Amino acid sequence: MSKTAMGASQKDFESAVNQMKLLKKDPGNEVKLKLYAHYKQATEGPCNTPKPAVFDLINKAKWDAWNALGNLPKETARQNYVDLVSGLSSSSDSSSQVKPEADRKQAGYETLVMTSEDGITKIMLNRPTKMNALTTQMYQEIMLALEAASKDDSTITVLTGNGSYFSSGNDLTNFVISPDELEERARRGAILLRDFVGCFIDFPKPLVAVVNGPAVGISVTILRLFDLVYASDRATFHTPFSHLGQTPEACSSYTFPSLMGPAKAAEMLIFGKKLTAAEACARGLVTEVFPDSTFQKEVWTRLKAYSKLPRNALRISKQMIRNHEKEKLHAINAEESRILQERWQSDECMNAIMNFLSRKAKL
Ligand SMILES: CCCCCCCCCCC/C=C/C(=O)SCCNC(=O)CCNC(=O)[C@H](O)C(C)(C)COP(=O)(O)OP(=O)(O)OC[C@H]1O[C@@H](n2cnc3c(N)ncnc32)[C@H](O)[C@@H]1OP(=O)(O)O
Repeated sequence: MSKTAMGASQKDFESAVNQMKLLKKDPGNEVKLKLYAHYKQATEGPCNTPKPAVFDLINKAKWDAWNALGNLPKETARQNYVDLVSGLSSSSDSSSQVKPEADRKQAGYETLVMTSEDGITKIMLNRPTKMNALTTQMYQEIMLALEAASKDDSTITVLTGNGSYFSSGNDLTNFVISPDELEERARRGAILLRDFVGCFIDFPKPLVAVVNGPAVGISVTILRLFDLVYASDRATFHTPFSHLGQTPEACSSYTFPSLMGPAKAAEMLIFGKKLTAAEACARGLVTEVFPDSTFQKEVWTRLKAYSKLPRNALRISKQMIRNHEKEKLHAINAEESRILQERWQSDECMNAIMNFLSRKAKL
């Protein structure tokens, strides 16, 4: 993990800024926008200027890039800037030496912010302007992040979202594919889904969801695989699978009925009833609800205290609670993924996605 508790110092940051001035090769517009956005975030914090007019293309692109960073902490932006510049410098230092993909990935995550501090590794979904909708890259990065967190020296791992949403679930543009690719993409999608959910089933340490805002689809169903779920009272819990011509995933076809009874589970998973945080808490899906105004403060104070408990005892107790049903969960996960593979190829599903993309329907 390149982002540590300490992060990059102000001196590292200034030196990266100077290094940029000496860079001989133009890194291209996309990288320049990323650098601009992280520089502004690191020095000024969240975007604080009015949105430029539509025809002011360059300034609008810069504004969009900065604004997309949402509430990313200054320290993280500083670290990301240093990582970006160091990636550029090393590639221009040794232009004949191409860094392997895996090496570059470790330099940082593009869709997540991962930090480790006070015995807590935090994985933050970081696409605030898209309500943290999960792209295929994001599923992959979350799996990598969970693997790293399972091996690091932290006690607790937290998943949360940047911005106003926890996550709006699967990014529906994952379905923007030509008809002749559909079968193969559905096959690969089912493997991705099965592996993704599998990482949560097997995660060995206490896993906490800090649900900072509304959650949709898989970001709701996955919650039953967490050990604690803390929610802001602004959060809602919505699983509109039938509206999308789809079916439940993340083992929810088994975990939800066993948690809240089949009648209440049906209301959510078949009929897409959206729950408030209080309702989700009453049904056992959420551990505790906090007022949004004090949510972050109260939750992190609590988690910091928990992270001081003996690490091995926490880990072993979690495994004792979870191991009974692990095998069953893997079998259910495989079956749900197989059924979804078929669903994704159905007209019902395709029509629902087209409706969303053409804005005929908002869920
Ligand atoms: C062959 C297929 C292979 C697939 C491989 C997949 C692998 C795993 C699949 C796991 C199965 C998971 C299932 C689910 O999670 S089902 C739930 C899916 N989610 C939704 O249906 C939510 C859709 N979004 C909405 O209804 C609204 O956006 C929302 C209510 C969340 C917010 O509304 P609001 O009006 O407040 O904001 P906007 O709609 O304007 O959103 C802002 C921008 O964000 C984009 N956005 C938000 N959510 C999504 C999303 N889920 N997918 C794609 N894009 C999303 C939205 O379009 C806006 O973008 P623009 O500003 O560019 O317009």
